[in-house]
Amino acid sequence: MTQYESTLLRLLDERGYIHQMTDAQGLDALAARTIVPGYIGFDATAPSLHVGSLVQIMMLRRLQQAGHKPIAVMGGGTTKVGDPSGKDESRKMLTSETIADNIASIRTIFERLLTFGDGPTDAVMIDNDKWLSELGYIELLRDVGPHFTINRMLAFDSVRLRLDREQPLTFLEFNYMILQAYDFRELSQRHDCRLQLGGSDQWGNIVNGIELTRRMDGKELFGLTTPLLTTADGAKMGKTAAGAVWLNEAQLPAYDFWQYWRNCDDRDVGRFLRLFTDLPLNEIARLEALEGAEINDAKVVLANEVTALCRGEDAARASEDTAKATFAGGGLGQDLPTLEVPAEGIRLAAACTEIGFTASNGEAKRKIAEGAVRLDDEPASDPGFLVTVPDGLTRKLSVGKKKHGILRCA
Ligand SMILES: Nc1ncnc2c1ncn2[C@@H]1O[C@H](COP(=O)(O)OP(=O)(O)OP(=O)(O)O)[C@@H](O)[C@H]1O
Ligand SMILES: N[C@@H](Cc1ccc(O)cc1)C(=O)O
Repeated sequence: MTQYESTLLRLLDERGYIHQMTDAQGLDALAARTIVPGYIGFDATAPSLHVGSLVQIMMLRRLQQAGHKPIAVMGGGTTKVGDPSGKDESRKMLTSETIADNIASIRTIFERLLTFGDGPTDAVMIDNDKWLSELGYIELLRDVGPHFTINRMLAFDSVRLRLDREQPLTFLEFNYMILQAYDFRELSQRHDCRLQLGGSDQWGNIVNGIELTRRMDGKELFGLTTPLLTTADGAKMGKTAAGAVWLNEAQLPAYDFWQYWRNCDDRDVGRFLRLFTDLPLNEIARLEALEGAEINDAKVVLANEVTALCRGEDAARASEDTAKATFAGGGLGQDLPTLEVPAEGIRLAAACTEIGFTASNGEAKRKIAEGAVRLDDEPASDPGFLVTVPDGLTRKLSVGKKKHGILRCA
């Protein structure tokens, strides 16, 4: 582990956030001597962010914990263009109304994890539509265009990978890196922002902003990226990947969110505790050293801590109680009937029958009408309701007081 002078880089390093930095020494010296305003941008392509972006939100939290200033940028402007970084296909066009609705819904998670206000280390939230929507095309081309060569733009991963695979990259998307570069410069002028953070897929966009600002203003900015959180099969965890683990309650109930952490792979426990909780490192070292059945205790701590941070203490406690009541006695999920649910889902009545709780769909419909059927402990009243289970998660199906089962993604 590298010896850093600043609390910021020590904290980010020991908790596993650092993948690449543009100038580690320069940033370390700056952060050791002064408050560094740092930003991360989030595009509003869905009504909720997901566990992949939680890495980034937690990094803004660490920035604040280390005495610096977090700037959360909502990509109201950039979402209209669509970042090709790390994506095989163009994004679907979203209307301004959808983007505004998504931003309103996304912002709630930041309010839980950051302290907002007017003080020097208080977090602020800014929508880049404020300046991007006001840009004139010719003016932008003349001001910024000369600082980008097509030769270099073609070499960035976000562009090159599409070209190499002969997948289309639209001219709209090709412009994205210029807009994100423009953001960094604008934030450096408006908020004295010196640092941009992001996932490793953002490296090219971040470097472009640093270079643009150096060329136009002679000012030095810094970039730092995190490793990307991947699914078991190595794919980037994101919104567009199947089985996204959403941060907002409306997209994923607290109990399912809790279960995701409780059911994580043994090998991920330590890494997740460092990234996603505030527990001290010595406590995490003790928890990750647990072996055999005891590692499950560490997973319950992980689930409780992350759920408390993202959904509140009450939600964490209620989820743990539900899990205990459902799976009392054996380990989670042991000895309970399980149904593998196909990716396209299964109707509620059919699920009751296929798992073996009702003899026919007719009986299932009667039970549902009587109010005896519950999904994740919530009464379910529509026999035609399409039950889906995100990859890696489980849902609970109950008929009456005694029949409980687990639904898993096939
Ligand atoms: N799996 C991940 N691990 C770490 N960081 C991630 C992950 N997924 C996204 N991020 C980061 O979160 C930030 C916000 O990403 P954003 O929500 O705008 O898009 P996205 O999740 O990458 O898009 P999509 O999931 O739709 O492909 C970026 O810095 C991005 O690099
Ligand atoms: N391009 C980022 C989001 C972003 C938007 C604007 C920025 O200035 C910075 C980052 C992403 O897709 O995840």
